[in-house]
Amino acid sequence: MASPAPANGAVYAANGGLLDPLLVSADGRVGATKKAGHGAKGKYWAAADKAERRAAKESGGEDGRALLFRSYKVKGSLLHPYRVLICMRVIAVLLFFIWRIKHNKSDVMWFWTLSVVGDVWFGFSWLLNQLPKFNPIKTIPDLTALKRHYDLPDGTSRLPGIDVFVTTADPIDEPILYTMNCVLSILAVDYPVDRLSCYLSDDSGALMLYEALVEVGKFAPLWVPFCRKYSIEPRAPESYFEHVAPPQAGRATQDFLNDYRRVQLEYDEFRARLDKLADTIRKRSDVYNSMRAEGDQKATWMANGTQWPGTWIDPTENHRKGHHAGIAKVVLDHPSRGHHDGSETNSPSIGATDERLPMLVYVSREKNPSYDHNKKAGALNAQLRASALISNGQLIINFDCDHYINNSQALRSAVCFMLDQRDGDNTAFVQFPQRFDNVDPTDRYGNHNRVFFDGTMLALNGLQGPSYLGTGCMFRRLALYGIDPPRCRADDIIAEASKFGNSTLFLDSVSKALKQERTITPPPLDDTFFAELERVVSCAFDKETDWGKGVGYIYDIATEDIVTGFRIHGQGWRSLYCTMEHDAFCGIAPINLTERLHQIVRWSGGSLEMFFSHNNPLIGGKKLWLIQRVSYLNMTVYPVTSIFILIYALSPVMWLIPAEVYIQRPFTRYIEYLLVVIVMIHMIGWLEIKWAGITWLDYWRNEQFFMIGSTSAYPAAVLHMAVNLLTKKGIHFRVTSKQTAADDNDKYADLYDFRWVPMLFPSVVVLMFNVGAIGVALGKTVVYFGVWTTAQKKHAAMGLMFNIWVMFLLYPFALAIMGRWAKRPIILIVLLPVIFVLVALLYVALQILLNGVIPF
Ligand SMILES: O=c1ccn([C@@H]2O[C@H](COP(=O)(O)OP(=O)(O)O[C@H]3O[C@H](CO)[C@@H](O)[C@H](O)[C@H]3O)[C@@H](O)[C@H]2O)c(=O)[nH]1
Ligand SMILES: [Mn+2]
Repeated sequence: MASPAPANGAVYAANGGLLDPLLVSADGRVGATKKAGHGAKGKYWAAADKAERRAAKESGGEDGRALLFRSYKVKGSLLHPYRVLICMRVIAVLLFFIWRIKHNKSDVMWFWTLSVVGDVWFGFSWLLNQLPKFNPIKTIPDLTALKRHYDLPDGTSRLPGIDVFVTTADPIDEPILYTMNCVLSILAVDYPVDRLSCYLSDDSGALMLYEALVEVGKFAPLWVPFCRKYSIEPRAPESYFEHVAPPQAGRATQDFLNDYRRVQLEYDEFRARLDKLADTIRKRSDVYNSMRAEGDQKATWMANGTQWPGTWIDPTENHRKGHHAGIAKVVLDHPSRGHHDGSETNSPSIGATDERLPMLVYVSREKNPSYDHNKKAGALNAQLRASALISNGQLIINFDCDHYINNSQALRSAVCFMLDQRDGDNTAFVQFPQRFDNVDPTDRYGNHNRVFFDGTMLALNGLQGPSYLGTGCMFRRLALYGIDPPRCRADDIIAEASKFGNSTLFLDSVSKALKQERTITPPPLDDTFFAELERVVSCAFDKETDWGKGVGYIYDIATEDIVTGFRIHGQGWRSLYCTMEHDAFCGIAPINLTERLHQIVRWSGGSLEMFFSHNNPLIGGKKLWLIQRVSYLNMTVYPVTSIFILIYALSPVMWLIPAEVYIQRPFTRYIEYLLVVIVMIHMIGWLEIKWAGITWLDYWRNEQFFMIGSTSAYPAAVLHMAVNLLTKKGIHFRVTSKQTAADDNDKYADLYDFRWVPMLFPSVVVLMFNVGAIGVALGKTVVYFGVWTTAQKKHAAMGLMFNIWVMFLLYPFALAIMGRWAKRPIILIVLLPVIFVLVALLYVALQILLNGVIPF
């Protein structure tokens, strides 16, 4: 995912305090994150589709291509001042530049030049960030309309098939329990079971994951009907049992109470079985291995007494992570065939109207050290091919294994956009915002990224559409195949082996998809079929084809998401953003600073990689809309901004030098200009948070985190890129750790676990310089109080404002360094003044030593 490029005025001066004013939000509650105006009826939004609706009504509109979503635009009373302010700032910035060039007077001329270049870059990147936000549009699905048009009275449905992909790379780093909860939430989602299939891609080839799916196959026949019968939300059992208050006797019906207890008990047992899986497999394998001759390889054995083709507990050639055969196994067959591998339970049914389950398939692509596996993109492409052979769903939605479906209507919501009468057919994908449920209440490291998810993406929704963000995104299969949108598609497309790879079954599936032929029941799953299935997930399959280039998810980049979306937009497809009152999906974010910064390095590094590839937004994508192009340019160049921010943030070192040093003279006017352009950025931000429906806390966290990133992760990514350009080595995809620091009493223990890494060095230096500069400024006040003129005092005060501002932005970082001490942030508030005074005393003492006297 690409990170936001926030208003980068963050770095210059303005006022601010050392107490964390962010912790108290607008409504006075500590750490409150209220969702102001989030819904369709938010007070800043007005219907934008009245004319369309009227036209649809007049033309009859009931031919099945109904209007399935509503769109809203920002009300004029907010939008007009917003646009005026943006224009005013453009003028202010231009005047500022002109003034600086005219007054090229400075104590350090090279720094003056550098800072002018920096200012021009800030101005330019601000414009790149701001332009695409001129017309935000909110689109809300109309589920009732969808039901009316696509669910038939006889209980059947006309909805398109959906293939759901889940990717996991490791059963330990990515805890199985999360992954299985994700799968359970998919199986229980509200969608016709015969048109829904779930595929788990396991990049570790671990038997443990396959057997966990088999366990899911046993628990799901209880869980899914339970969800359906009582309209349970969310349908991931872990979150349901943890966050939803248990039913109270007396208020709930006896039936519900009984069923709840039974399901909860079964879930506990399911969890226990997952916990014991590693043990069970080891013990079983020991037994089988002991029956074999000495000297034989110690294999890992499946429950049916055959050797597991994937990785073994005792790794050997061909059976270790990164080197094993391709595997495809159907855990739950298609409901039309009625047979479910794992569901031979004797327990009585829950009694829901529909107790059938969707198809569930385990896929582990072949791995071989002599091939590049293209990380997540490679895994998704293998799933794309495997699913084409089995269910060939017209629509695809993919999830990271640490995300789950939080709203059972989510898939139907996305479908609303795909089937809508207006540009539905030309809509390639529907992206949802990412939400997280493990983030600390005050969101210290800006994990929620609300400015990006609720601001930037909503804005793009008014253009060609939001970018693809890696998870929680529904695609049209044909768009992923690199086929043009219907509005400019040739009639005679043939699925060629040179493009899609050499598999007749797969090529047939592409032709069928092109002709919109729908087969509800998958082909018979015999041995020849499985052989073909394993072939399409083999390492060699996509070599010398268009996979990873013009077909499927894009390779050779750390962030496959942005560039895949870019490729699709470039073909003239559009995309839409789906916001739901009750969040569609929910996931896990890294709340440990180091982990979070690693993620940021990957994102920003991927962005830069994209800039230096043939997918550069300036040249790529023929059918990209102009402003959409600007937005992609912004997404790929924003890390460069950090270099200038870092230089600015290090500049307080000048305050440490005894004499007065000014970057720009006349200094007062310079600071005034700065204040104006910075205050204007935040005024625009203030209007933005209103239409985005987020809080000041979200906004400032974003600014703070951009500053922290700019003194660590972003420069690291820029450096990385520079090295890459010279050495041609890509950025390593380091799977974000989902394991938390162990502390049963503290859910947020990870927040206080400070892990030192070299990229944090500049942040520490910046922090030290600023603390030092404030201390020295205090010392200078003592030493020069009687000597300085009023103007000098004013200048010193202005300079100090800058330091305090930097401190305010780095505040979360200062807390991070404190580790466990930061559990009481008050310590920092006491500690900082003490350090300031100490530095001041040191300065005064030095003056006395050097000059012998104090000049007052
Ligand atoms: O070789 C690999 C590496 C990763 N993954 C999967 O990729 C997903 C994302 O990995 P994670 O480490 O959780 O990345 P995040 O930093 O949390 O992911 C964000 O950023 C990624 C791009 O860098 C996007 O792909 C993700 O969707 C987005 O949530 C997970 O399901 C992994 O299992 C694989 O399947 N195979
Ligand atoms: Mn993740």
